[in-house]
Amino acid sequence: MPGSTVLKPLKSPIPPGELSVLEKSKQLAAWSAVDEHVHPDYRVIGIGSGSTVPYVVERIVSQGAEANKNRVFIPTGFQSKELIVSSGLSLGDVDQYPTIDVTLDGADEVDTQLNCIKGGGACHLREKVVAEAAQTQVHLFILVADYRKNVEYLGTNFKAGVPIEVVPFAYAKVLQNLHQVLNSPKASLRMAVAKAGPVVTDNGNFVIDAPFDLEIMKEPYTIMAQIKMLTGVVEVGLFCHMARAAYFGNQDGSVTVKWNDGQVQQIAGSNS
Ligand SMILES: O=C[C@H](O)[C@H](O)[C@H](O)COP(=O)(O)O
Repeated sequence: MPGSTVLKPLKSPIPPGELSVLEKSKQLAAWSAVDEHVHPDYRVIGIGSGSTVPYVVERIVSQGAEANKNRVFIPTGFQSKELIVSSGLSLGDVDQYPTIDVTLDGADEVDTQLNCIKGGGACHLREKVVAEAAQTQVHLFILVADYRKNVEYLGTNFKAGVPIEVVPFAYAKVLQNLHQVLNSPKASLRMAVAKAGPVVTDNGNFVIDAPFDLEIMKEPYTIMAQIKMLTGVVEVGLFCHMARAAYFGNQDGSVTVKWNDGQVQQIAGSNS
């Protein structure tokens, strides 16, 4: 296995006892998903992006040095790469490991059919590749999130729109098509906060956020395919029919699990 094999305990993102209800719900979702889906014999594990993922890594590290010594972890961007390395886990890349045992990732919103919006952190291109790599055998792409992301229809709470990664020289043309052809008049280039100019992804591209009416978002695969057909679009932050299960931590300490066959479970969250 490539990369570092020196294992050391990962510091919890926030000291125990000081987690807010929201952070606790993320931790519950992440820990429950790891306990259920990161089996001892799994060797190649995809680590997604977002605010719930540090708790995924925290729980994986707690499985111990022996469990992790022959594993390799595949990041979806800068954040997860840093998490993997700082946790003393072995780093790989999806071009070395195109078949992944299980990928756990966050989401901006997840509907009843496990379609989701991703890319609020501009990571969705790599996230989709790493998710697909975990689909080759038993479809083990698992979502983890807090209760705010559990919705019936995409776009209910997450109003920023569908994240779309575009090659920089094509952004104006893609924006024009979104405004005039695909009925997203408020689509806009995502601007950086602590930098003048646009957000630049880990792949050197720009991101457009395109809000759509609820009626359009009720058919996410259709709008995803239409956006993807626009020349200059690299990837769309709509993941349709990809996840096997989604874990949502709730405010009361329970976890809601939605499965891709339509089943919904309420379980007690893993908390020790
Ligand atoms: O690009 C970022 C990813 O898709 C994240 O998984 C998603 O934005 C959720 O992030 P957070 O948990 O920070 O809201």
